Amino acid sequence: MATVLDDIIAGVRVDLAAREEATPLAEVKERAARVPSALECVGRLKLEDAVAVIAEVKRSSPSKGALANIADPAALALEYEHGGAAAISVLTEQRRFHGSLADLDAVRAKVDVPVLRKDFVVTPYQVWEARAHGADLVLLIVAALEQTVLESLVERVHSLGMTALVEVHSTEEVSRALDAGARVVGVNARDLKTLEVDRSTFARVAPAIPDDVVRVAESGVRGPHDVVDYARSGADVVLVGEALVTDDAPRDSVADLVAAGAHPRCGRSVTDRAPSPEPFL
Ligand SMILES: O=P(O)(O)OC[C@@H](O)[C@@H](O)c1c[nH]c2ccccc12
Repeated sequence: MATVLDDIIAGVRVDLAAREEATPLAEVKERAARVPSALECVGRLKLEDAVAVIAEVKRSSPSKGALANIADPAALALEYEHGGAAAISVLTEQRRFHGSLADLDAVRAKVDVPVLRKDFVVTPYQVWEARAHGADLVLLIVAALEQTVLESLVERVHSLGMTALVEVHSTEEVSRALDAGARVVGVNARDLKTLEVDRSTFARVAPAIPDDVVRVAESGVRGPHDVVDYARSGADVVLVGEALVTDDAPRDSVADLVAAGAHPRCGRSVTDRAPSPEPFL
């Protein structure tokens, strides 16, 4: 039976074919050669004593429908940056998330921190596009890709100077991500096949990710307490969308998440999970 992920990818492939028709790869490559080099991301995401926050520009989602009417994605991204976000994620998938490459362009033009192209990337063309539109990071979803394709896409992302954020849901997928050369692994609490959110996924899967790899906890963060929980389970980074786009004061909310992740008693270790006796939420 086709999963939600299969349906999304079928739509992505139709839209991709139209873009490939309109803009040949050679043209995308020319544009990629003209944009500034990608920013180094691993060092900005793996901090000594704090959890980095990736804040997402997300208009809509298949699970919740319309989330926010984001008239000016660049202005929102700037608020995120001023709140202390280490990077900005921009959804570029059109059909289900109502994102676009224009959103990526707008955000790129406005912020100085790394920008992630968040989409369902299945071909090298999309990786070149990401670079041509100024992305520093590219999401690759293990569940959506055959191993050989995953490997070649990770290689393409890295060869263009960008960093792959390789998304997993299980320890088996962590092995595939590492085999493919991932240096940044995201554990998505939302299963893209069922859209169910299970915040305990990260704590289960993170111990399989080695220390020299950046561990990103994706989805389901409602506020500072979830950052603390993810941090205690070993997260280096949290990726937050819905809670920020539905907030009246996104800059302050990012700052609150950053502050929660900067607390020394967060105890960011996959082995040391002793609960802190003092609440600091
Ligand atoms: O809105 P949330 O629950 O904070 O989640 C953000 C992000 O993790 C989510 O948008 C996401 C994670 N992986 C994805 C893959 C494709 C599209 C979207 C996503």
